[in-house]
Amino acid sequence: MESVIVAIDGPSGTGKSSTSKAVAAELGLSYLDTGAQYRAITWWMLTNGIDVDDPSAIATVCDKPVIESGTDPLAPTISVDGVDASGPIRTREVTSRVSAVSAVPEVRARITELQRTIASAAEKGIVVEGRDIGTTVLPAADVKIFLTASPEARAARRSGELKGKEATDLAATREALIKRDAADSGRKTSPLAKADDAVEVDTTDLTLKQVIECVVALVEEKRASK
Ligand SMILES: Nc1ncnc2c1ncn2[C@@H]1O[C@H](COP(=O)(O)OP(=O)(O)O)[C@@H](O)[C@H]1O
Ligand SMILES: Nc1ccn([C@@H]2O[C@H](COP(=O)(O)OP(=O)(O)O)[C@@H](O)[C@H]2O)c(=O)n1
Repeated sequence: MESVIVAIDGPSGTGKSSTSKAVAAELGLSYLDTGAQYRAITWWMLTNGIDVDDPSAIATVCDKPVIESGTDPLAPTISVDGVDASGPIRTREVTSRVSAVSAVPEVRARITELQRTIASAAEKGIVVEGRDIGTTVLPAADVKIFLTASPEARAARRSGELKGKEATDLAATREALIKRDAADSGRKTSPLAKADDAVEVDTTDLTLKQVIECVVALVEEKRASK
């Protein structure tokens, strides 16, 4: 069977990661979480004392960290300079700083190149999730999906994941999420956007299972017509 490239974009909490992993596992494809790569480079900047409010400081050093992504959908990994970064990249500090780092054009150029290399190495194909996959990273993807959901649904899903000290109330989670969406959609270089030829799926009232089934059906339809 020919390889297939699936791009899944959308704002935070719309179900990109859970859907992409499940679809990739079901169809025997690789999986790439591009948000984890932007989080990883942000974590490296923070731990190395780089001022993340200074785009030129970020641009100067952004080629330094070695970022590696494991693409097995059942056990995805992310490491920086050989160190497992899967835990530290999910802290609130990284989450609140990642939009500033990911807006720097030099960072995007570097990470985009990495993403294209990973996608072209995936023999059977790959599901790549992010913000600009269908528009910029892989504009020739076979299937493009843009997931949406109401801010209320997204905030409820996200705050359900936070535990203990990091747990905030729903309103604070909603505010932080809306702020990040605005920064990601408003930046100059490859902002969060739906590609003209992407299929938009509003997941507000859908279960995760329904979203997975919908995407699997779209991919199978595309494969049948290839
Ligand atoms: N359709 C859905 N209905 C309810 N919960 C969902 C749905 N899709 C995802 N979730 C849950 O919402 C949370 C955020 O999903 P995730 O896949 O991480 O979103 P994203 O990658 O877009 O930020 C996860 O806890 C996930 O299990
Ligand atoms: N293709 C991508 C993916 C993520 N990002 C950036 O990385 C951040 C974290 O992405 P993520 O997918 O881990 O975020 P969540 O949806 O998991 O909260 C986003 O807020 C963007 O600033 C990006 O700019 N382009």
